[in-house]
Amino acid sequence: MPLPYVLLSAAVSLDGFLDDTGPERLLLSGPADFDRVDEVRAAADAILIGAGTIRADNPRLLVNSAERRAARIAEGRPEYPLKVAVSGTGELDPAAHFWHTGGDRLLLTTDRGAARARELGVAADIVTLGEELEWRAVLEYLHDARGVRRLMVEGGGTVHTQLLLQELADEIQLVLAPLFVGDPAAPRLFGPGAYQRGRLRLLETRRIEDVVLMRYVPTAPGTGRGAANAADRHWLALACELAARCPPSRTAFSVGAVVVAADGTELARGYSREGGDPVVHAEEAALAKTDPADPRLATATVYSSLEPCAHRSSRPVPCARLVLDAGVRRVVTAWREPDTFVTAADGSGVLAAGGADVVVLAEYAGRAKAPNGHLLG
Ligand SMILES: NC(=O)C1=CN([C@@H]2O[C@H](COP(=O)(O)OP(=O)(O)OC[C@H]3O[C@@H](n4cnc5c(N)ncnc54)[C@H](OP(=O)(O)O)[C@@H]3O)[C@@H](O)[C@H]2O)C=CC1
Ligand SMILES: Nc1c(N[C@@H]2O[C@H](COP(=O)(O)O)[C@@H](O)[C@H]2O)[nH]c(=O)[nH]c1=O
Repeated sequence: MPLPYVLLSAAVSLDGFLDDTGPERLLLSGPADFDRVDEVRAAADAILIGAGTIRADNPRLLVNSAERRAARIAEGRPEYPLKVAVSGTGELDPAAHFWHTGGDRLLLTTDRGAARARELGVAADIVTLGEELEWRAVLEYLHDARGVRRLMVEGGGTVHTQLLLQELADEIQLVLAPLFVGDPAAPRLFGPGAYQRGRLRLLETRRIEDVVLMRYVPTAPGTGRGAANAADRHWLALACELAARCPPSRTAFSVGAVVVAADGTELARGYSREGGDPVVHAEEAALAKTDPADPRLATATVYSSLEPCAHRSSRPVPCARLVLDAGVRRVVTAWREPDTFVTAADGSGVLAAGGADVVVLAEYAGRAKAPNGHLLG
């Protein structure tokens, strides 16, 4: 199921707090950083916050720049991004600014919360997602029913923690502010939990007056059987980019592949016909760069823009078998092999029979096919 690109945005003190316990919102960002936040909002289809932030901050969550709003309109988008609040209880102040400013407002809640919010007269489109609020259901609803492709999440800590723990965050934009809160009762950005193993990847640092913006992306492959996480989407997109680098051929597919350890370390990458070998396949090229004795292969994931091959004439061992022989037991791919060169090739079937988990993210099929258009008729 395609999901929106989920960007978590927050500012923290040097001792890791999102706010203090006083009645006013703590300003961690400075003017220039708030303007950057405004720009990030303007680029989003929707901005989401938890009910706790509405209660604590009474935010408006607007795009404040008239130029940015005008640019949105000129692009055929609504003047303001959709504002989304999540609440289980529906215990919300109907007079809060959130419900009376900006463009469309949506409350995503439970059956019980919807009844309570309606009783209170909350001025929003109130949508229940059942007895419990599941984050994957929230994101699927926003993508499918509301057309949200880019979602900015502006807290608070409870919401950020859940999205990160459930591996649904594609990016963290974190601002570190040079002040201390020092009050253990103040809210923290991330609470305790079983986070992804390994290190996140740093995309960018930027000095903005006296604060520093850090942009991180999760890298650790998913672990749930048949399910993908945000890092899986990132790595598969990279495999599709590698496919576009293949020397063109009229007699073979262009495919990219990446081998990634469970902690998010890239072990190897490859693409079809790499290095002047006219018949080498992407998975074969990537696996050849790994050490067969590397214990990380047993828990690694292979990302391949096209499913690993099940039959080949150019080499004795097909790629699905090479993957299994390497000890890898998880493959994420964008596209099942069509009958162009081999009828009913079923690399996924070979992998599954060998005990591997195969995840097909069909939303990347367009990118995987793009360098192969001339072969598809
Ligand atoms: N510095 C910064 O960048 C930011 C700071 N903040 C600060 O964060 C603090 C608020 O954070 P926090 O208290 O963690 O609140 P949150 O904004 O994360 O909201 C938590 C609430 O959201 C609802 N919710 C979240 N997940 C679920 C779920 N899975 N199912 C049902 N309901 C859910 C619940 O609402 P309900 O209780 O109605 O059921 C829950 O109490 C404030 O002090 C604010 O100033 C906030 C944003 C950014
Ligand atoms: N305090 C704080 C943030 N707080 C976020 O900004 C929201 C309020 O936005 P607005 O309605 O435009 O005033 C607030 O509810 C919370 O989500 N964000 C930041 O980038 N830096 C900060 O220092």
